[in-house]
Amino acid sequence: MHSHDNMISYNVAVDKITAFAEEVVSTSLAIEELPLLKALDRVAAKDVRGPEGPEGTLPRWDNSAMDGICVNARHIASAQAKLAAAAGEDGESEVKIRSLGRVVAGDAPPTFTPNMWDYEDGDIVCYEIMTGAPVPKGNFFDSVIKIEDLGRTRLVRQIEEDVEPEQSIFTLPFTTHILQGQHIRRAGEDIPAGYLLLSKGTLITPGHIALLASFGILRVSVPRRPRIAIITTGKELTSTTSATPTTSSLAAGRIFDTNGPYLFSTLLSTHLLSASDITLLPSRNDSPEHFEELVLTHVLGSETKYDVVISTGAVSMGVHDFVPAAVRRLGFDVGFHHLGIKPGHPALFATLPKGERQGGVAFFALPGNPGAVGATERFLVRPYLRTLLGLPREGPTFATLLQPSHICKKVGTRNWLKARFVRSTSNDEGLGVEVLDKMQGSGMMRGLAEGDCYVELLEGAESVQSGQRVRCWRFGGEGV
Ligand SMILES: Nc1nc2c(c(=O)[nH]1)N[C@H]1C(S)=C(S)[C@@H](COP(=O)(O)OP(=O)(O)OC[C@H]3O[C@@H](n4cnc5c(N)ncnc54)[C@H](O)[C@@H]3O)O[C@H]1N2
Ligand code: MOO
Repeated sequence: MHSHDNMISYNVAVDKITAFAEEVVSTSLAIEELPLLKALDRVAAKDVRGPEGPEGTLPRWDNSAMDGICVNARHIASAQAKLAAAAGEDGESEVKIRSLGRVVAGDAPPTFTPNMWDYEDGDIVCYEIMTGAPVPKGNFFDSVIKIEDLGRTRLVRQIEEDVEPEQSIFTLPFTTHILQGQHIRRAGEDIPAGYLLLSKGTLITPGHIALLASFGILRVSVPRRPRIAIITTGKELTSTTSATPTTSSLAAGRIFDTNGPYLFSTLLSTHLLSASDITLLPSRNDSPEHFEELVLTHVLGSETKYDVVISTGAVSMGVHDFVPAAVRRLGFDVGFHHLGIKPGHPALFATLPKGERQGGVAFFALPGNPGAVGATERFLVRPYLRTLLGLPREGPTFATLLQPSHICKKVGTRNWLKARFVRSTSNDEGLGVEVLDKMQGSGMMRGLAEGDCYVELLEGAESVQSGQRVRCWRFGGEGV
């Protein structure tokens, strides 16, 4: 009887995987500089801070949040108080405010200081100001009144042939209270100087791109994306990548290759790679020689620097399960083969040490069952890719198990069950999860299409009941 006495736990396996990725990062994974518009979904290779000093604040300068006029709130208040005291005597109920000019977004701020005019005459002045326009310098104007709260008289004075810039007198009811500082966006209120705009190991989002653009930071350093070669094995397979065969064209005993298309697209769905980083190698027949030749020519001997090889099938105990021996013959060191997980326990991880041919290559030989491919890509390959890119380790999402009422498992293995999140208002968590009944077989695929996450049952658990909080992992990963 065969046994897997040397079977390791999932945590030990992931430690081996991430340790190798960290070694590759420190020795050979290149950093590239990209234009900002190409940086979406890439990972920051370095911390990026805004400039020190006023250049590094957002907004750069005090500016108006509204279309209106900027005024000195204290002067307005005292003019309103005088009117209030005299109310009813001459029917005057509005403060008159004389415009000194207009400032719109894009203008340099004019300078205005109190000694430039004579307040003693009761002359209240303002600048017309549009949204985003800088507040005039001189610390005099401190508040903005929206245009819809004002009355207005336009004065156009004819001086000889020329028409002077339009002048306006605005009126404000004495009852309208002006709060000092209202409708002014202060310099630095959004982002202070020297702020950490993007930290190393962050997946770059549209929000980060906007922040960097706001400081004119137009290039970003990111790790080069890993390149991946996929090889599916099995003489039963009919390729699904070239022609468009129909089911009736399958010879007896043959099936279509689903692992290749699944792996290709699931890797793409993480947003960590682009299609050009992933190659589905053409597998013509099912011999160890052909398999070795494929890896030798297309991966190790190729101009393209592949960082990861993923194979499926031929890794278990069957008569055709040649992958473990072939991987060793190719010069890889086997880190583990068989681990305490379900599905996917026959999985193998091997590495080509740096210095050997291309060096730093990781080999994931995944089992052939489509369900096992799903789980092992998600829980073995994915942590490797994330570490290579400098992303932090993911954490589970917790949800309340809604169905089934009871799940039993073997103690000592970690299980992943295909499941579906259910947004429910009936539990405090707000997020429920249903394990997909009758879709758990490792040879089954329907759960990969109808589910969106795995429910994870840890080694020590013997059973779980509905109503318990369980660990869940989205198929696509964090934020996807
Ligand atoms: N005696 C034992 N038998 C098996 C064991 C074991 O421990 N002892 N483990 C079982 C488990 S668990 C799995 S998983 C599979 C893994 O086997 P292999 O990795 O050797 O995979 P294959 O035998 O090549 O294929 C398994 C299954 O998957 C289908 N398949 C393979 N490739 C594809 C593909 N590209 N697209 C679609 N379907 C594919 C294949 O036809 C088989 O049905 O071994 C168990 N057996
Ligand atoms: O481990 Mo296999 O992958 O359960 O079917």
